Amino acid sequence: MSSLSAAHPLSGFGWNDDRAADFAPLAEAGLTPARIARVDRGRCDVVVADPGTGEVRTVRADSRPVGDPDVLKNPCTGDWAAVDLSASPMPVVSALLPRGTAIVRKTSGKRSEGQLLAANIDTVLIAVSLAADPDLGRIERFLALAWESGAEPLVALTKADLVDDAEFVRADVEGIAPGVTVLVVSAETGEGIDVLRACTTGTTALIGQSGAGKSTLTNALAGSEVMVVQQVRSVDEKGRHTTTTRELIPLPGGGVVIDTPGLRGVGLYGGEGLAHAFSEIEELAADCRFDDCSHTSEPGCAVLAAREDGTLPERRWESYVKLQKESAWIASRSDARLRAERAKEWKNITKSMRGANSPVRHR
Ligand SMILES: Nc1nc2c(ncn2[C@@H]2O[C@H](COP(=O)(O)OP(=O)(O)OP(=O)(O)O)[C@@H](O)[C@H]2O)c(=O)[nH]1
Ligand SMILES: [Zn+2]
Repeated sequence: MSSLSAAHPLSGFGWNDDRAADFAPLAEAGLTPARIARVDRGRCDVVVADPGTGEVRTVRADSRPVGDPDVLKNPCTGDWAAVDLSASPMPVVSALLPRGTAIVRKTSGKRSEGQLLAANIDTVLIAVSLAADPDLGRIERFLALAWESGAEPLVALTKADLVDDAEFVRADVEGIAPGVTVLVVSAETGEGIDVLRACTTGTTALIGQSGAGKSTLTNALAGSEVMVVQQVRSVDEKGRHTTTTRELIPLPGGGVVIDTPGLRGVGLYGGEGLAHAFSEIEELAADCRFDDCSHTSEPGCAVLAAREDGTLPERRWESYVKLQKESAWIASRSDARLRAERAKEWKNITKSMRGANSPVRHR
């Protein structure tokens, strides 16, 4: 980060020279840069620096002007926006800056719609409690979701103070997380928190099951009680345990944390993330004799050979097949036309970004 961006009041929230360049034409139009902390039915809370005093504060703004029928284009926690602070009766979000990364999951239930969890994330921190036997299949799912977002996954095994053999579990999890750092931490004793802090210098989104210790970890990183940790399970009207806020929490040493609500299920949305999450299988498949090998009975199949000699554990293979089927199902159910349009649009955006460095103004 250059001295220029470091001096900006919002640099603690991830503002940098690239954002400033994207924003330049909007600044000329008298708009103020803001980072979206929370979105709530046509309104959102944004973090802005007061144009006069430079004081950073959260204001409520009308986000309907950037609303879009496509849920994935709607404003989301972590998005950068251009806000008209002088609008009456309340500030208005006039434009969104182009997104870098985004965490998208399939909504629960039978529908194949995507749900945006957070945008412009550098690190997806997957919290897994050591207090229960690790569910490797679930961690693989989270990893695929994380890779799919475009951000770097990181795993934190939490509540290390509650177990004796954390290293044993760490080895298991490392075995199913190729290319991913797996840390053992405890918010209670402080174990591993410094290392974690060093890994979370950009924007970090915390994901994990309810009760994995995400909010407690956020507090430990922030060094203060910024999140309300629920000691007692609170239950919404459908009987589910939820954390309803996903605010942006600035860390003392730089970096921002987004604490997402506990995820019971993570449906995969898209498939590229799977290839990353199971990279050793992709590598094996590259060695199969036939390019279109189905890894079921073909001679010279490197995947079958690895399953037979045990280098590829059966559980791992089955998990891969299951998640692949699931993501193929979603791909077939999702509106193919819509996806194609989106891809085209992103291409155009990238092109125009390269050409004029101009931000996208949402209709
Ligand atoms: N012993 C111990 N308990 C912890 C630790 N971290 C969290 N806990 C406890 O685990 C419980 C759940 O922690 P939370 O931080 O609320 O979990 P969460 O992942 O944010 O849960 P949701 O808000 O439902 O998504 C709380 O009772 C915490 O006190 C730890 O390092 N050690
Ligand atoms: Zn094969």
